[in-house]
Amino acid sequence: MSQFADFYQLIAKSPLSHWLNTLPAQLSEWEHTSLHGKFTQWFNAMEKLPTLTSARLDLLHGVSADSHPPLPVGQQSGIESLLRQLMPWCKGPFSLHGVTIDTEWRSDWKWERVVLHIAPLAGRLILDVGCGNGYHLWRMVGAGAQLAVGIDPMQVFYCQFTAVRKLLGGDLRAHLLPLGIEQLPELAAFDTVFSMGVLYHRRSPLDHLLQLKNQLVSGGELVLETLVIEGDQNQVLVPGERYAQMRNVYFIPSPAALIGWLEKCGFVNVRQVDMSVTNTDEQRRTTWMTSESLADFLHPDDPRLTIEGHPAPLRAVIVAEKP
Ligand SMILES: Nc1ncnc2c1ncn2[C@@H]1O[C@H](C[S@+](CC[C@H]([NH3+])C(=O)[O-])CC(=O)[O-])[C@@H](O)[C@H]1O
Repeated sequence: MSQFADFYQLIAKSPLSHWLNTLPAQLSEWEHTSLHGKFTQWFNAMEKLPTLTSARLDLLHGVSADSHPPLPVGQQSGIESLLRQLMPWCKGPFSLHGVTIDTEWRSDWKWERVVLHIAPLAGRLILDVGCGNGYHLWRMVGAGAQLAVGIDPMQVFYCQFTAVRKLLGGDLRAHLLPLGIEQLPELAAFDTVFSMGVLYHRRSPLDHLLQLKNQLVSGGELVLETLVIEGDQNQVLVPGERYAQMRNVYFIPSPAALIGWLEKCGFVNVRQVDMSVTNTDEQRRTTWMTSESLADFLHPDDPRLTIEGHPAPLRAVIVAEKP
């Protein structure tokens, strides 16, 4: 039986029911083609984790779960070593039955910058595009979402998400589907769509904005978080081969230029609600992500620049509505 059967059941009678025309074929293709190489190792580690019931579950202030009485130390270290087989852990942190996953990013800080400025999530149907391992999906559930669906094509993130889901208790209102945004039909069904940390990875940013709009109900809200540069409505950085060592960064607009793109795509009530410099407390190497991190990507003589000499990472949150 498909790993996604419970999701199909869940959406059968929801505004997402027409997704069932395309989704099962895409996911069964994914299930048939992905079980090889590293994915098999990740999948096996994830499968070995127990499904636990939590005596205390907190998705409002963080992502944490505890057992009562606490799990025996031996079981905690067994869980930790399975979770470490799913490294690198970029997004978090998580505190799961005595195991703290100290991730590369303080994704909770991003969430705090975002959640203050958006329509309350209680009762909403939510899509998180490029959700990584789903850290923010849990925070959406904590904020009262009816259902939070994340999409991300990276296999390891699917395994990390499922591992966390098992340790939180299994049956929650967050689901991660291993898909790219380009695989989604125009669902026009979500009350809120998040795209955080994705736009600069898209070769065609206006098409990305239109794809996001096509997922929203009329009156729905887009929450867009992305790298920006300082400048006026005519300024957009198109880095050369790399930006902060990443090869897949294409367009970094000024907030004013980005607002112009959103209005050109037909969004209304477009506003910038936050801007912040990413620092090396928010993104850093840890024992759960041991390769290079932000400190290695900044210019050794001037932290206002990347190692290539571009402006260092500055991120904005923009909120907009579909009319
Ligand atoms: N075609 C695609 N469709 C959907 N997702 C994609 C695609 N291509 C890549 N991704 C995914 O987009 C995510 C971007 S990270 C942001 C994570 C989270 N949102 C965060 O805000 O912390 C970037 C960052 O941390 O800077 C990755 O997980 C990719 O696999």
